[in-house]
Amino acid sequence: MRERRDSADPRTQRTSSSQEDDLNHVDPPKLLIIGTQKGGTGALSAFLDLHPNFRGSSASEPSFFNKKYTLGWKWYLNQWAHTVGEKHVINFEKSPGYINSLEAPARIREMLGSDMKFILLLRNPAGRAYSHYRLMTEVFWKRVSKRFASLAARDSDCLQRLCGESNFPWDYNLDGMLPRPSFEEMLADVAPSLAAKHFAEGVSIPGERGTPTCYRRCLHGEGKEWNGLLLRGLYAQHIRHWRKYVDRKQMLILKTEDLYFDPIRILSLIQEFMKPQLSHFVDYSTLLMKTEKGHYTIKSRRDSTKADKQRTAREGSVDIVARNAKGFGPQTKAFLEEFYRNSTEDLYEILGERLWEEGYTAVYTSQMRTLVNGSKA
Ligand SMILES: Nc1ncnc2c1ncn2[C@@H]1O[C@H](COP(=O)(O)OS(=O)(=O)O)[C@@H](OP(=O)(O)O)[C@H]1O
Repeated sequence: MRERRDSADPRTQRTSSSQEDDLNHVDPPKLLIIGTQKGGTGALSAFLDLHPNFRGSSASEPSFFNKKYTLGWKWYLNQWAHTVGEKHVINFEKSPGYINSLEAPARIREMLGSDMKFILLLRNPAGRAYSHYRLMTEVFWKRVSKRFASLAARDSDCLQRLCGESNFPWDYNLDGMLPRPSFEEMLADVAPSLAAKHFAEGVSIPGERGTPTCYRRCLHGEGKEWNGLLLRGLYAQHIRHWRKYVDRKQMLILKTEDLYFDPIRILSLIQEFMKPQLSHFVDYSTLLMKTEKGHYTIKSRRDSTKADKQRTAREGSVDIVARNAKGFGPQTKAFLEEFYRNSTEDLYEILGERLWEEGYTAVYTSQMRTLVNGSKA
């Protein structure tokens, strides 16, 4: 079991010549977990960490090919400096933003070559969007508020342009937190006409009162149109873009809900997918146990670093099904269904089956088998 190290920024570090030598012996990753954000990528990477052949990166999400490219190749390789000298290991990383990055697939192909393997976890897009909303408004809201405050303090004209609102500033106290938008307001910001159709009352529709646009632009910046709360769930569009650079047999597409309820079989599929490069085949039933809620958690960890403990606690304390069910009402559900209808049909075209039709039962899709067996062109 390897030891996880904290991520280090190479710009603030001197690289000694022995470190340089070490980097020459680092194997680049052979497996990338490319998404989707809020799709259970953290749990999957924690499960792979238990396997004797897999070695994760130092940073929990390097996000090199989409966000940190300018840090350079050495910074990226340094993510696996701890694996130097180890035999039969497959370096991997998870960066859930890769799937919706326009640049990442071309960069990956150029820098990592054409024999890479990719895992894509897809979660019901409505549940994904809601989980993403909670991440933004609970975990990151302080950060967003601070960013907003510093922008406002520096240049209110610029902020006004950025937010694109003639009525800015609205009721906002520079010392405080931004008022949190509701889930529906965030959705309305992305698709105002659809929102006007579904949300009869109580939701601020951009163009009328307009404040949610500020939130979105402050969260994501301009010009990152694939990054939004709803747009990340347009899986078909993202997969089609990736397939310009990556052969379908290189990409294992799995369902988040299957990982949640039946990780032992999913991890077998992943091992099949990586088979030629593995020296061990692990029976995950010895490592994972079922919780009262029906999902699985890690029995025990031999190396319990602080980060690992925090992550295990997170994984053990959630219930994605309950959260999805109680997160939003029928109007919102109707909005989301309409928003994702075309994309879901397109995904069906690509995969040959509907991933979420059967609800949350843990059924393996023929698409997964096909990809693993490589029997379909
Ligand atoms: N074992 C397992 N299988 C599938 N899904 C799981 C599992 N464990 C956790 N989760 C749920 O995954 C959600 C977090 O996903 P990510 O780890 O990809 O998040 S992140 O993008 O790295 O922030 C997060 O969803 P929400 O709870 O709805 O926010 C977790 O509950």
